[in-house]
Amino acid sequence: MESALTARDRVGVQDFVLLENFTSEAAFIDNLRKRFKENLIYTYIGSVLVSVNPYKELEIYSKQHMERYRGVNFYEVSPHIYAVSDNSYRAMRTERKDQCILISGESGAGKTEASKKILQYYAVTCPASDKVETVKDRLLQSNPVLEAFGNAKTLRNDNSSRFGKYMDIQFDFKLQIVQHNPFGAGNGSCPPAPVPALSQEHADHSQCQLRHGMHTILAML
Ligand SMILES: Nc1ncnc2c1ncn2[C@@H]1O[C@H](COP(=O)(O)OP(=O)(O)OP(=O)(O)O)[C@@H](O)[C@H]1O
Repeated sequence: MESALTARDRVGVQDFVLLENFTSEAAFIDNLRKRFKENLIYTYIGSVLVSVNPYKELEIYSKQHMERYRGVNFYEVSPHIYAVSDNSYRAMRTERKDQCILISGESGAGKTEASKKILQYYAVTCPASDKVETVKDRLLQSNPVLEAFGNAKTLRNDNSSRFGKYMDIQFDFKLQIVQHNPFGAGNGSCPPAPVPALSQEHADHSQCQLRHGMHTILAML
């Protein structure tokens, strides 16, 4: 069942529930550290994914990696944000129920990057018609706009989100993406957190990103 796992994937334990000394914080950190040294930034606690920010580009987000996780059981492959994404998609399909992925962590932990990886995974792996391709493009291109106006450079993170983020992806009966609401706007379930009046830090950040953002706005029109 675990044939897709290589020896490297097995550094430490890939699920903290398998940790012998599971009540020890030191053992928990030690396992994270061992795996991190091998660039294994993901570890499970059951169905929860623990992620450590590598602060460098890792070769683990290619289309080939996405294919590796598509339709595959959670524990057959090494822990990954794609496994969580795929599992939610399949749960939606089989249980016919809305699914929710909650991402939490301190500033700079990698929440925004993780949410982008999830969107990219759905954009690449979900079935699509021409119309759906347009929605997928919008799904990926809305981020720079949001970040230009809602992010700012802080001591902890050069690209820190200064607002709560709620993303709502809707699928049709063919399980194709039909709509993406970055703030959950329109369904009334989670109104966007108010963004404070534009401060100098926001203004500087917005100017830096505006050129890219304008390009995106134009592409979305
Ligand atoms: N998986 C990853 N691979 C490579 N770099 C990453 C990854 N996740 C995060 N980073 C790096 O860490 C930086 C901070 O991550 P991110 O903006 O996602 O944090 P955050 O948790 O959303 O922070 P905040 O709460 O301040 O908005 C990113 O700009 C990127 O450089």
